[in-house]
Amino acid sequence: MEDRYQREINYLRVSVTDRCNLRCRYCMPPQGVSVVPRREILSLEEITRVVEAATEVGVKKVRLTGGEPLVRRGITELVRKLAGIPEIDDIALTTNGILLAGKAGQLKAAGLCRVNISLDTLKPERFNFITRGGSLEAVWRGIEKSLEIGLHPVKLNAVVVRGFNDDEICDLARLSIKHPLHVRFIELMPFGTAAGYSREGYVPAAEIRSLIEKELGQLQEVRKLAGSGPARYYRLPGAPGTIGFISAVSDHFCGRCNRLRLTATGALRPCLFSEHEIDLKGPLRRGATRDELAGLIARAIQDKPGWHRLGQENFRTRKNMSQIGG
Ligand SMILES: Nc1nc2c(ncn2[C@@H]2O[C@H](COP(=O)(O)OP(=O)(O)OP(=O)(O)O)[C@@H](O)[C@H]2O)c(=O)[nH]1
Ligand SMILES: C[S@@+](CC[C@H](N)C(=O)[O-])C[C@H]1O[C@@H](n2cnc3c(N)ncnc32)[C@H](O)[C@@H]1O
Ligand code: SF4
Ligand code: SF4
Repeated sequence: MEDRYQREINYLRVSVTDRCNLRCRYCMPPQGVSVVPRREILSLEEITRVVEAATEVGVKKVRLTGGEPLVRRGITELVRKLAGIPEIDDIALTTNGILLAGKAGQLKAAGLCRVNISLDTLKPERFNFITRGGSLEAVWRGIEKSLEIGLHPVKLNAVVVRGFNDDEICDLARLSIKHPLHVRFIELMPFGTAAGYSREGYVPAAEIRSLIEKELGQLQEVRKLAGSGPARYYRLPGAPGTIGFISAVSDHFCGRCNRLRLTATGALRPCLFSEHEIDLKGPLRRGATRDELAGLIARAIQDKPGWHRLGQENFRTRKNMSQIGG
C-alpha cells in the first residue's frame, strides 16, 4: 500500500535475532549489545504470522537480517515457512557470511532466493580487526558456495571507513570484473554506540566513485538488477558483475523508500532512523487476528516519515544497527 508520500511499501526487513557471532567496530561496542531474553524474541511462528498479515497490505518481498540471521536456530525452517506464503515472491538474506558455506545449500532448498554478504576488506588481518575476530576465509567460502549454487544475484556489502579500507576500494571493485559479484559500497552511518567512529571514518559515495573511475575506467549506469534496496548500480567495461553505491548520508534515497522493519523483539519500525516503533508482539501474544495485525502494519506504513535527519549535526540513533535490523 501507499504511504502519505505516495511511496509504495512492499518490502519487509525482518530482524530474526539481535545476536551476532562478530562485533564489527562500526556496528557494536566491544562488549557486544546486551542480550535480550529468549522469550522477548519473536518465535518462528510469530514472524510467519506477521509476514502473512503484511501481505494483506501489499508486502511481496522479505529480507532476513539481524544481528546475524544465520545464528538463529531454525532459520532454514523459517525460510521454508515464508516460501510457502503465495504472495511472497522474493526471500533474501543479509549475512556476514561466516556460517554461510555450511548452510547455503539447505537455505536454497528451503526457498531462499538470494544473499547479500558483508565484506569490507580482502586482507585477512584487517578483516579480523574490523570484525573483532572474524575469519575472512570462512566468508570467502560462503561467497564461492553462493555463486556455485546460484543464490543469484550475489551482492557484497562493503562499508567504507577512512583510514581502514579506503585504500582497498579499487581491489573490491575489481571483484566485479573477476566474478559475477555485485559489489556495493555503503556510506558509514552514525548508529548508536558506534556513532563516534562513523564521524571520523565517513567517506562520501561521490569520492568512492571518483577513485574507482580514475583507476578502472568510466562507470556505466545499469538500469535493472534484482532487488528492492536503495543502491544505484554501475558496470565497469566488460565486467560480469556490477558496482553499487548506497549513499544513505550524502544523497538519501528516502523518496524511493519502500520498506518497513520488524525488530527481533516484535516491533515494527517505520524508519531506520526514527525511534518510533509500533508493538506487534503484545497483540500477537494476546491473540490478535490476521486482520488486526494487518491494521497495525497499515498504521506503521502511514507513520513513515518522509525523510531522515541524518544531515543534522550530531544526529545519531540510540540503538545500534544490529538492534534495529540493518
Ligand atoms: N538509510 C537507509 N539505509 C538502508 C536502508 N535499507 C538498507 N540500507 C542500507 O543498505 C545496506 C544494505 O542493505 P541489504 O540488507 O544488503 O539490503 P538491500 O540493499 O536493501 O537489498 P536488495 O537491494 O534487495 O538486494 C544496509 O546495510 C544499510 O546500510 C534504509 O531503509 N535506509
Ligand atoms: C547490521 S548487519 C546485519 C546482517 C549481518 N550481520 C551482516 O553483517 O551482513 C547489515 C548491514 O549493516 C551494515 N552496517 C552496520 N553498521 C553500519 C553503519 N554504522 N553504517 C553503515 N552500514 C552499517 C553492515 O555492514 C551490514 O552490511
Ligand atoms: S555488521 Fe552484521 S556481522 Fe557485523 S557486528 Fe553488525 S550485525 Fe554483526
Ligand atoms: S531513512 Fe527511513 S525513510 Fe529514508 S530510506 Fe531509510 S527507512 Fe526509508
